[in-house]
Amino acid sequence: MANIGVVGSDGAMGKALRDVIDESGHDYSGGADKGDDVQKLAAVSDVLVDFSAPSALQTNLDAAVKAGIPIVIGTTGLGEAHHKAIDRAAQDIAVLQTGNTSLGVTLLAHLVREAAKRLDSDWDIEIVEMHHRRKVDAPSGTALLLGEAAADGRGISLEDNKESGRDGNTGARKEGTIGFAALRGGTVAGEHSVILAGNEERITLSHSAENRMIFARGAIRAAEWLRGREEGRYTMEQVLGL
Ligand SMILES: NC(=O)C1=CN([C@@H]2O[C@H](COP(=O)(O)OP(=O)(O)OC[C@H]3O[C@@H](n4cnc5c(N)ncnc54)[C@H](OP(=O)(O)O)[C@@H]3O)[C@@H](O)[C@H]2O)C=CC1
Ligand SMILES: O=C(O)C1=N[C@H](C(=O)O)C[C@H](O)C1
Repeated sequence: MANIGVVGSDGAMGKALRDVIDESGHDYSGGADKGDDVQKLAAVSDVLVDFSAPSALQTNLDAAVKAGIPIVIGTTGLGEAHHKAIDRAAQDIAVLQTGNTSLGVTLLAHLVREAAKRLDSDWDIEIVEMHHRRKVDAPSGTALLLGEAAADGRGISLEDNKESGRDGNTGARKEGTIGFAALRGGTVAGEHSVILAGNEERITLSHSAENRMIFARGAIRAAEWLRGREEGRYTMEQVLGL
């Protein structure tokens, strides 16, 4: 059993995490939100789980490093500087960062990588996502991780081949690019489709999140798995043994 501290505890994910911690038999060591002292929380926790905001990331990493405990980062909207900060922290502690902690999306990413590996670059790859009206970042962290999986399967860099926010006279689609489209509205927990569009045929690989409990359960499973691991940066695929 572990003492699990949650950053972003009053948010939608924070509430789902507290429910899952209760049902799992672990102890909830406390929560932190804007203005709270994360170091105090880390000092009484065996592991931190962070679903808050990119602006909180460095503070959360510093607190975990100082306490010498692992951290699961589910926060999305992270940029290059955030990823470098995660890499630095992973030299001292075990860190797992992912845009989606669910079993279904982790498996979907695996399938997307395999499909992209086997299909030539004249199969266009487009990723469509829809989320609730409160979501502040686009494309979603999941869409980006699926894009990374597709790029990895193709042996290309996503950064150099990403197309998002098409509008106006865009010109014809450039072969080999990976396109993103983001829809926002209502209370949708998370819908993702990866469309592989070939000549006269199309494959669609999709995932639908029916509620946030799937993310919370995956995050707690990751927290359990990280406990006692040596320093390093880990993935959900490793947690699930895929
Ligand atoms: N990886 C995954 O599987 C998933 C990732 N997410 C991601 O998790 C994050 C949170 O999502 P969600 O719960 O819906 O968002 P909410 O807006 O409902 O909750 C965010 C929480 O974080 C708090 N917060 C904001 N800034 C800070 C800060 N600087 N320090 C500490 N706490 C802070 C907020 O407090 P306040 O209200 O006071 O600002 C709020 O309690 C998002 O980035 C989202 O994309 C969500 C679902 C699944
Ligand atoms: O903000 C959300 O709600 C979600 N965020 C993650 C993302 O950006 O992909 C995961 C999930 O889709 C829900």
